[in-house]
Amino acid sequence: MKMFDVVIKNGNVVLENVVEMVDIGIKSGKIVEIAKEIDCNNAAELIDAAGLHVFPGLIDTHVHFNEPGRTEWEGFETGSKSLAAGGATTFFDMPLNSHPPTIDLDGYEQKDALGKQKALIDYKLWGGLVPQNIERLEELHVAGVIGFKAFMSNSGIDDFQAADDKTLYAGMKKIAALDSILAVHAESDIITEELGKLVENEDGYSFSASRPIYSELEAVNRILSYAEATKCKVHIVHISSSEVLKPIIAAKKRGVDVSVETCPHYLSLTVDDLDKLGAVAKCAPPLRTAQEVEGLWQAIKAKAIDIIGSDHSPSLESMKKGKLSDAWGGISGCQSTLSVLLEEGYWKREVDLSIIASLTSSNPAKRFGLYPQKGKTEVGSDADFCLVDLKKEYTLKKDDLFYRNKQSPYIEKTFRGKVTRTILKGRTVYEELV
Ligand SMILES: NC(=O)NC(NC(N)=O)C(=O)[O-]
Ligand SMILES: [Zn+2]
Ligand SMILES: [Zn+2]
Repeated sequence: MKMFDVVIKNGNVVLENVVEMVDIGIKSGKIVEIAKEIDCNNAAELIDAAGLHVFPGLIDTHVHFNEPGRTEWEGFETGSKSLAAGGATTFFDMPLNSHPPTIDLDGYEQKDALGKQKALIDYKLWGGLVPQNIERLEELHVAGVIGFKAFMSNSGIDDFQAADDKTLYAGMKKIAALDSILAVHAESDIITEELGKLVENEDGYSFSASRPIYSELEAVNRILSYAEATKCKVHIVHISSSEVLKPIIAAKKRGVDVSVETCPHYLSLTVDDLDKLGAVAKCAPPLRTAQEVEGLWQAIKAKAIDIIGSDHSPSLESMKKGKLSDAWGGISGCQSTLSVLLEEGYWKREVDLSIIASLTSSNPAKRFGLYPQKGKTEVGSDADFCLVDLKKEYTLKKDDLFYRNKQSPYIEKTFRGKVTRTILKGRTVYEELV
């Protein structure tokens, strides 16, 4: 019997504050030794990571895999394979776009049965907070949801209604009592609805202007007030602008328990890209200006953003054709998260690798109670890693994507930094074909 099932040798390991060349010994899915030199005669499998960086496996807090009910849009198998190819070892699936939505125990159990069967990596499910399901929150919590998600504006899906103020407030009291957390899509329903009616042109600028930053600000301010009043933990998903951070930072200072997420597309694409690429780059909140992109990167350097999630929200290709106003709002991107962050952050803006890893691994694990089992490279933690060739330059091709519907705003874009292998609890779940 060997001492280790796997030893990862000679890699540059991205730790919480430094990058160090150390070997990692793995046994029964856990990290059992981290040392300058581990004797590989003691290992059943040797992974030579010379010249590569060893990142903690990504925890993608925000994906929509649509199963059951809309599996033709994505699904646990294709979605998790795409994630694994992008270096992720854990994901949290959103409660909407699948049918039934995850708003009661029955919905949870239907989805979880499929996830257990098909997901190639670890996962948790979000529950939903919608009008009339307050009585269902406890059963969802007991079943094991990672938290609850509410929309403050129209979700685009009829079976997942936006939460009105009364629902939000009552839901937050209940979620606080359960010691869980509420994730919110924070855009003003009335502003987006009314401005949406006035849009006359089908260009990207008009769409973006119809969902302005102040509409995000209005919703964020409101949810922060409710969080302060109810003591409910809040996670604000997919902010598109650093303007929105100002009230969040102020609330944090007052002791409000709030965290904030942005997405790779807000860090790499602009309203000009939306205008050029069309519906494939349509999302809500929409893409903004190049200055807003820079503002978000500054915030990342200042550690004012907690988490980066992909908000992979796929659809059929037919739903991304035709008029921009009618097209599906949601970007497919979960396979590209780390490449986008390495190209745009590490290479172009000198963002530390440790900061990138904190946004994709340790912070999500800490915020959602998985730390230090997940998100930390230390003895006793799960052996979840991805190996990255930082200097490997590649141009993303449609056929590289494992999505059920191979669409992405990143196709034909060139990145430096490629995941070559992903390891979940010591087991290789993805390996690049060379
Ligand atoms: N129904 C959705 O999947 N919506 C998603 N769509 C986006 N962001 O465009 C989201 O997270 O709000
Ligand atoms: Zn959203
Ligand atoms: Zn989403």
